[in-house]
This record gives sequence, C-alpha cells and structure tokens, in this order.
Amino acid sequence: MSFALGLTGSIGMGKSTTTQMFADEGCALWDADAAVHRLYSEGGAAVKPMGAAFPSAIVGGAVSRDALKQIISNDPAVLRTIESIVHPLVATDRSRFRENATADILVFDIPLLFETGGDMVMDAVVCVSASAEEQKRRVMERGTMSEAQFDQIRAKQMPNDEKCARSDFVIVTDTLDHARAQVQDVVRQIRAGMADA
Ligand SMILES: CC(C)(COP(=O)(O)OP(=O)(O)OC[C@H]1O[C@@H](n2cnc3c(N)ncnc32)[C@H](O)[C@@H]1O)[C@@H](O)C(=O)NCCC(=O)NCCS
Ligand SMILES: Nc1ncnc2c1ncn2[C@@H]1O[C@H](COP(=O)(O)OP(=O)(O)OP(=O)(O)O)[C@@H](O)[C@H]1O
Repeated sequence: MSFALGLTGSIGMGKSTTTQMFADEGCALWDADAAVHRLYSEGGAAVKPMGAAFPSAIVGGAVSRDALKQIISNDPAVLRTIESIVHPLVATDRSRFRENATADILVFDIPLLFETGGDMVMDAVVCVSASAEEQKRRVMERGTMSEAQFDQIRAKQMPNDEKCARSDFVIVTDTLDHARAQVQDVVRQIRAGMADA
C-alpha cells in the first residue's frame, strides 16, 4: 500500500518546484493544476459542462484560461460555479491515479488541499512556504496575472500560517538547496515509518 502525501501551499509558494524534488527521490506525482489543464483541453471532460455554463469561455474546442480570467474579473462570484464543475472531475482523475500508481510514496500537489477537504484522505500533508513579499514577487515576475487577479486568488486561499499549522511537515522554499534538503528529510522520515509499520 502506497503512502499518500498531500503537498499544498498558497499561490507562488513553490509547489511545482518542490513536487519535482519529490519525484527526484522516486515518488510518483499527481498535480491538480495539471489535471485541470487536461480537463480544459480539447476533448477534456470539463469542456462540455464549462461550455454550457460559460459559452464564451470555449475557444477552439477547449476552455480558454484567458477568457475565464476575463469572466472572473467581471464577476468574481463565478469562480464558485467554475469550482463546482471542475472539482468533482479533478477528484475522479485523482482517484484513478491513486488506484493505478505503484510507487511507495505518492505526492499529490493540490493548491486547495485544505479548502476542499482533500487533507482528510492523505496519510500526511506537507506545506511549502515562503514570505508574503517573496510570494508576490514570484507571481508578479511570472507575468501571467495582474496584481488584482493575484490579490483575488490569494484572498480565496486559506492563509499561509493556517495551512502550515495544519500540516505535518513545512518546507521553507527560500533557496533550492534548502528546499531539496528538507524534501530528502521528509522522504527519509516517511520511508523509515513505512519500514517500522
Ligand atoms: C482561474 C484560472 C482560470 C487561472 O488560470 P491561470 O492559468 O492563470 O492560473 P493557474 O491555473 O496556473 O492557477 C494559478 C494558481 O492559482 C490558484 N488557484 C487557481 N484556482 C483557484 C481557485 N478556484 N481558488 C483559489 N486558488 C486558485 C492555485 O494556487 C493555482 O496554482 C484557473 O486557475 C481556473 O480555471 N481555476 C478554477 C479551477 C480550480 O479551482 N483550480 C484549482 C486546482 S483544482
Ligand atoms: N526553493 C526555492 N528556492 C528559490 N526559488 C524557488 C523555490 N521554489 C520555487 N521557487 C521559485 O518560485 C516561483 C514559483 O514556484 P512554483 O511554480 O513551484 O510555485 P507554485 O506554488 O507551484 O505556484 P502556483 O501556485 O502559482 O502554481 C518559481 O519562479 C520558482 O523558480
């Protein structure tokens, strides 16, 4: 039986980078944002229901993120409707991965892990964390969101301190080397626990 490790953290805190480090240690990865990308792409399971709710969001047979961001900035309340369509489809994708994966540790990169109650079905949770200033700097540097869009997304997320307090492990993503050392330590602890069990 594999060990299910949920990995979460607020926007721009270093989830993708840190999850990749878990892969380097031999863990199998599942990424909620990547699942959403698959669901939104042409032929993806979200295209039909999203098109029914937001016809202007469908461009070239796929859900357009730019169109969605425009729709959300006109009316922030629609994010709820989007979530009610997308989250059940994401949950199905995650269950399918879990049933088929064979690695000893499965890492689930889920931005909204606590917000959606996903922590309940994990064996442990790790939160990635950096300072609020660093977080904003990173997201702005990426250039894919306006400051208003960033503030809106961040306001919807559970505060960083609360996420860290509820997690079994916290990984500080101040430098790559420091984060990698912490990842290796977490993997060591989990494997030691599995060997004892
Ligand atoms: C709002 C959208 C269009 C922005 O797309 P874009 O490509 O610019 O950003 P991306 O998807 O990479 O998201 C960036 C980060 O925003 C945060 N975020 C995304 N959606 C949400 C949400 N509904 N609530 C809180 N935070 C969110 C996550 O930390 C994510 O890592 C897109 O994120 C979306 O369709 N979200 C709804 C689906 C969802 O809830 N996804 C979250 C993972 S299940
Ligand atoms: N340990 C680290 N040390 C230094 N920089 C880091 C570290 N981890 C991540 N970063 C940098 O921070 C930025 C955001 O990282 P990443 O994309 O992994 O975050 P994320 O939490 O997955 O973001 P999002 O929630 O927006 O999907 C990237 O530019 C990345 O290079």
